[in-house]
Amino acid sequence: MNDYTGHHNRTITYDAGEYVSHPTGHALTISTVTAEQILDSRGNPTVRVSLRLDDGFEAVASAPAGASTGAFEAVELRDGGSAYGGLGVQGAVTAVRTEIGPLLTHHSYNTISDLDRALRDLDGTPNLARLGANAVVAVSIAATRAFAHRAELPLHRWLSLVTGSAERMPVPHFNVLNGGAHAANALDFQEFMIAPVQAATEAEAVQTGAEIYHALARLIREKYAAAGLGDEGGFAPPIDSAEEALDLLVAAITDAGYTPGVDSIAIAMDPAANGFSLGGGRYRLAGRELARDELVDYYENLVDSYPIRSIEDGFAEDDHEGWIALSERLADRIQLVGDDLYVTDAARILDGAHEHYSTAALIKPNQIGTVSQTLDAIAAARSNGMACMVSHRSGETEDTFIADLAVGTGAGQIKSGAPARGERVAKYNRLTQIEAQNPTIPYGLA
Ligand SMILES: C=C(OP(=O)(O)O)C(=O)O
Ligand SMILES: [Mg+2]
Repeated sequence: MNDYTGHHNRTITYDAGEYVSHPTGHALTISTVTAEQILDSRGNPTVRVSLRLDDGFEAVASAPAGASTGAFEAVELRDGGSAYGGLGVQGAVTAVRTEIGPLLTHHSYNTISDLDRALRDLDGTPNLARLGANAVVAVSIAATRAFAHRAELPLHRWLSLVTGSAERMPVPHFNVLNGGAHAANALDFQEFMIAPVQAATEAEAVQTGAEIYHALARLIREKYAAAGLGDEGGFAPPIDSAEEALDLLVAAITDAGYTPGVDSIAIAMDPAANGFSLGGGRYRLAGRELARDELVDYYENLVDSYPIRSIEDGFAEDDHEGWIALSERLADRIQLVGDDLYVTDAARILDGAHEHYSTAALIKPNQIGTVSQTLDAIAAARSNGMACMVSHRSGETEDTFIADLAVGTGAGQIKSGAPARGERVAKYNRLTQIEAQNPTIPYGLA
């Protein structure tokens, strides 16, 4: 049982897991911890960690990085003190080598919760600011891989076992049009995604996503002289309205021979409203200032006109009134997902469930900093009837942990960017590999 004091200062109790993989435990003995600075998909430095076990197994993981980060996220350690901007992570690497390494090699751990608690205690701050959430999340993910190895299970199966979840192949949400903080165009909304909810298998969903992506490429080439790419591999044509983006998606879905629809090829959006919030419940979209109710009306209009199944961060992280107004209007029609609102924090998700902010939570391990707290966030959402969508960050590496996380926890939904670019397709390719090796795991929304 864990106690959380939410930001309304109400203490909520709920069952958080200890995530034990075996009745007698699979104690983890780590003999060597190494770390180095590598580059992420934006060409920014990030942390890669390697844990060598006493049997010679090497568990490796690397940290992703957000661009449109929430104010309540665990914070990265960046040399020079900047949270983002291409600065080095030698401080975080040094923290792994000189502090986390000695801690992990001098103790053995029975559960990932034990190990994660030790990491948090060593850090000593509420948001992992001292050692860096980038250092800590890489260690925690590598340690999870090590526990799965010790239990002689594939990572997704181990995650399913320790969380008591039925495995599921998640519906991929391919972010094919980029705006906001992820692109140089004038589009206010950050992400426009296509989701093949009707596919029979993950492999079919991935192929469908790729076909629509190529159809969209052809359309954009015909229509615009030039179109860049956004950080997540989606196109960034010179458009400035959500309607233009949605029209392009519907045309691409149709051109590829599919049917746009919430039960076939659905659309999902992440407006990432922090990016166009003026504060105080006011927003600026395409040069026009909108009050809360006008923004709710605008979203409702889009939902009336396009096959949208999900809207993430429709309001800013601190605009609880906006979230409640949006939920009152649309929660029974579409999924409303909290990302910056919850930052993968079980306590915030519980607040959201009580206050009816949203119907789903986005799940990003590096927002909270450890795997066991990520699993707690999923448990908090689920035990309150909220859905979960597992997510990458806009800055990624070839690490595929989130694919196993989505399958093992049975989340039913994942977003990992466009079906193109190595760091994005690494996750989709891991999903199709898991499916090929485990053809009985069902595909689809949870
Ligand atoms: C993936 C996202 O972007 P970032 O990683 O930049 O926060 C998001 O906002 O959902
Ligand atoms: Mg988001």
